Amino acid sequence: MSVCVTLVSARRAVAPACLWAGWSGWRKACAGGFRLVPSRARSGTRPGAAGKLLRDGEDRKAVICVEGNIASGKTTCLEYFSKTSSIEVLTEPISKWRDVRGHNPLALMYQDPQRWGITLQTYVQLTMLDRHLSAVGAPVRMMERSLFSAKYIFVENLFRSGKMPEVDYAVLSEWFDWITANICIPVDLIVYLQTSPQTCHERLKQRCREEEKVIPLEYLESIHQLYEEWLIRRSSWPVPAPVLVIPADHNLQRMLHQYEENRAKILAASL
Ligand SMILES: Nc1ncnc2c1ncn2[C@@H]1O[C@H](COP(=O)(O)OP(=O)(O)O)[C@@H](O)[C@H]1O
Ligand SMILES: O=c1ccn([C@H]2C[C@H](O)[C@@H](COP(=O)(O)O)O2)c(=O)[nH]1
Repeated sequence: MSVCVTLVSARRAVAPACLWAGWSGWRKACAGGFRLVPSRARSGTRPGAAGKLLRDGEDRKAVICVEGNIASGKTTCLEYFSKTSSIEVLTEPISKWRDVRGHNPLALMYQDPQRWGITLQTYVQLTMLDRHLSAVGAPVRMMERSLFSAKYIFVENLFRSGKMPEVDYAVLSEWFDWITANICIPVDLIVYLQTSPQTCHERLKQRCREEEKVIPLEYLESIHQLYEEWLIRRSSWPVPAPVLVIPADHNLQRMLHQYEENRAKILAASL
């Protein structure tokens, strides 16, 4: 059961008590899903986890985030590793971004980023947090992107390109800072599929997702620059885990070969 469901059902069951008991009551109500790591904890806990909310039992699971530009091949990579029994893959919740109670914030954002960028990115932040906190059965969790790239790449791109008002950026940043200060979001390895923006543009056209038909090459170039600044030059934002760079401009057969070659390095994240 995902933690989101746990929280909803816990709140439903004890809503009146929680309302009166405030934060500590809410924490107790959610004790089945979360545990609070004592701030004194030194061993057996992840670095930086002390004092933060941590999904029950998830601290022992390895977390690998597959990062890369739009249409760089992340889903294809996850599909390949989904056949490994020790790995459970979690794709981006894009179906939610295309349909939240009958609305399509992804399409709205591409139509009018100034107006709808905050709407999409607020929902991306929530759904990515849910992905990070959801329980998995396998010892290794392989995720498509992360809460971090949503903020450091996509929110940042909207803001830097002048398509997100400063107040929207400030509100999203406050949310992000609160989440990362209070909730443990462990990442053990980032697999960066490094492509040229041109390759992504070709693959994007081939995939032909309706909402993305308006994406010009320049947009992919901006996203590429932000990824390179973050994961290669390390000049923008903190990198939450070691980075394994896989050149990803090659054809599918060669990519699958590379994934196999890197299997041991990827699975080493769980040791
Ligand atoms: N190595 C590759 N060579 C050519 N096409 C690819 C390759 N990897 C993926 N594709 C195709 O490119 C498109 C985008 O791939 P996808 O895995 O969905 O990327 P992402 O999840 O990063 O957006 C899909 O149509 C997919 O079939
Ligand atoms: O924070 C985000 C994350 C993703 N998006 C957009 C970019 C693409 O149009 C889709 C994700 O597709 P991929 O093919 O998996 O890259 O969602 C965004 O706008 N903001």
